[in-house]
Amino acid sequence: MACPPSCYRALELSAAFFALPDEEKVKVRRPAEGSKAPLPAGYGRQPAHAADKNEYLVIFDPKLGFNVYPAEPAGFRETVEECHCKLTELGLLIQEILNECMGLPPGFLSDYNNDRSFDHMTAKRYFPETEEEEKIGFSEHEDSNCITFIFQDGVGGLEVLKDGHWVSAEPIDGSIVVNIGDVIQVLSNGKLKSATHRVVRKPEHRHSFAFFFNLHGDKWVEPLPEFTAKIGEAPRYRRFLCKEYQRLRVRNKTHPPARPEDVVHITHYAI
Ligand SMILES: O=C(O)CCC(=O)C(=O)O
Ligand SMILES: [Fe+2]
Repeated sequence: MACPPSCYRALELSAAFFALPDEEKVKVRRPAEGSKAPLPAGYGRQPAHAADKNEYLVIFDPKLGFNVYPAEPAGFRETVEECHCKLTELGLLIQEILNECMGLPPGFLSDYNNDRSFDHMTAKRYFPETEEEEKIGFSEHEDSNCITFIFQDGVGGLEVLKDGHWVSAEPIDGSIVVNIGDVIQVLSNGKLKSATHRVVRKPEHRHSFAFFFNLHGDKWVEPLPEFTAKIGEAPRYRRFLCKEYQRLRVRNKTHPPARPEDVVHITHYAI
């Protein structure tokens, strides 16, 4: 998928932002409490004890008024807003294509997923690998949303699990990686798979953007009749409220469970 020029510019500008001193970066943060945003907007960094070694900037639909922007580098806000707008259009287009591929009634997904306030984009910078630590930049996971777009600089490190092996998603200039998320996996009763992916660290800093095309938190998610009753198959997941699952997924990061089997994945709802 071709990447809009504003997105490449946004990637370059995010690298300039992440290169600023920490005391400048920490000013760019708005807590979720007291705001209607589903997550804190702006700058964040994985805690020192976390396995993941990256820092990030969370950006919502500019129309919602949740965002905080750095004063530097110049042009950051305009570029990132345009990038968000282009990726929203792309999300709507891919959703239409998916609707057809899934054999759903015309317009089903666009009616069901008709609110853009839980979509968000993260700019990320991964720290270079070290001798002492594990090389993980972002541990293995599936995205909890509908569709994700990723674009990255030339450093590399994104990997996708295929037939039990990690395959590198090599950076291709001007391209976007498109991943299916857990919501589509559940709607399709497991017919479409949410991609298992991770980021390994490299000798240099790595920069990427991920755009999460997401359902509103108040939506219920369950296997659709086209993939169950209409074809005589039993549902493989019980229904859940989207924000409840997202809350559990955020908790995995903020309060990492001691035992790996207690980390919540979509299998939490498997029947
Ligand atoms: O940085 C990347 O390439 C991927 C990030 C990712 O998987 C995520 O934010 O969910
Ligand atoms: Fe991801």
